[in-house]
Amino acid sequence: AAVTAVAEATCRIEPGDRIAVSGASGSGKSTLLHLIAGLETPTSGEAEWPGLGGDPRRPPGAVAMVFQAPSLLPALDVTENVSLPLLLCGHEPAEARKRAIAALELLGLDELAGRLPEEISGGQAQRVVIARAIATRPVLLLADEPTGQLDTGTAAAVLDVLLAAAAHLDAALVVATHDEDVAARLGTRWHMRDGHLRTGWAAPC
Ligand SMILES: Nc1ncnc2c1ncn2[C@@H]1O[C@H](COP(=O)(O)OP(=O)(O)OP(=O)(O)O)[C@@H](O)[C@H]1O
Repeated sequence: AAVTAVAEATCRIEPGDRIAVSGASGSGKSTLLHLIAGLETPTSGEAEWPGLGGDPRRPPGAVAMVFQAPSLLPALDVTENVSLPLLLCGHEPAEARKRAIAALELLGLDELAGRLPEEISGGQAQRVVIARAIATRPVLLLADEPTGQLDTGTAAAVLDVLLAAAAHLDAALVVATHDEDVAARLGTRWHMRDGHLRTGWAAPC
């Protein structure tokens, strides 16, 4: 049966925005992020990416996404995992490795460089995923429940890294989250309810 995951969403993301998307499970947050990333196409309406160069109606490469579950390839070490999108973008292996190490250093993760995913914690893995996301220097960073599987302290540390990465890249950051502490640290609040997006939403006192 057809599912309407997002029924109505009118929104605009500006450079430098820090946006939290809250809403109940199943309200359409992930689908909204996929639409913004160009991973899914709206069945009606339009998604456009003006100001990023290229055709504004085509999804740009300058968008990176961080998912809830750390998604590192188990057979590759941390540096190789972070290098992978750079290799897929056509960089030479030596250049990809150099940029991957720079991304790890930026986030204070260089000591993990040679470890396999099974040799690092969940919080460290999520930070490595962020390093991988920023290695290609995106101008828009999307994160779907990036702290959902982490304890409070680790979640705060992962958000520190996301904010630092976005600031370093001068990128906009949009985070779907159930975590009020995470949402409170982002400037703008959006709320999804039953597939409808409300922007300018403020938490009730
Ligand atoms: N590929 C799909 N096929 C069928 N239904 C889907 C698909 N993706 C999402 N849905 C449905 O669309 C609705 C919105 O899902 P979505 O994952 O966007 O919500 P969400 O707010 O991110 O949920 P959660 O917080 O649990 O991750 C849900 O009813 C979900 O079951």
